[in-house]
Amino acid sequence: MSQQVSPPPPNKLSSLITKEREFSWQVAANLFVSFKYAWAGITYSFQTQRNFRIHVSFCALAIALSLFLHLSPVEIAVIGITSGLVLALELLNTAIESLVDLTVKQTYHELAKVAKDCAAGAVLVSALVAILVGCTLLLPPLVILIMSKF
Ligand SMILES: Nc1ncnc2c1ncn2[C@@H]1O[C@H](COP(=O)(O)OP(=O)(O)OP(=O)(O)O)[C@@H](O)[C@H]1O
Repeated sequence: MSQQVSPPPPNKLSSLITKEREFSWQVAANLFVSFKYAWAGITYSFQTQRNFRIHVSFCALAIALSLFLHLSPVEIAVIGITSGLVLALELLNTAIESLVDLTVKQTYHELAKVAKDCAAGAVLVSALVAILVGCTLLLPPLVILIMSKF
């Protein structure tokens, strides 16, 4: 049986909206500062996560190959979107890992395991899709190019 959850009264909702960042240690002052923090997150992942470095290398290779092989704009866009999805999920995986470690520290917790395993699973699913897309779009013209050289 589903439980009925009533929405908060309007005055409570407005106080939530105005105070939503009250627990933040610091709030980015402007868009440029926001980009700076986003870049800091990307460089942190690159420096600390081996899987992120591997994915960046494969995504760069796939995009470079798609340009080199003169794929259609739609095909290049599909490879770009797929690559972006893998990298974005890898960044979210790092964020979830950090949050879990911050919460439970070095203690074992079944829910910490679920959170980390599911985040890693999301990356794996996106990587498998990226391999499928890469093989479908890149392999045929690559094989034709290699065969033409012999
Ligand atoms: N606090 C914890 N409680 C329970 N299980 C944990 C905990 N920390 C890690 N684990 C288990 O160990 C696994 C590896 O943890 P880790 O923090 O290295 O994540 P990871 O996803 O393997 O990292 P990476 O993406 O860098 O390879 C997790 O997927 C989870 O199953």
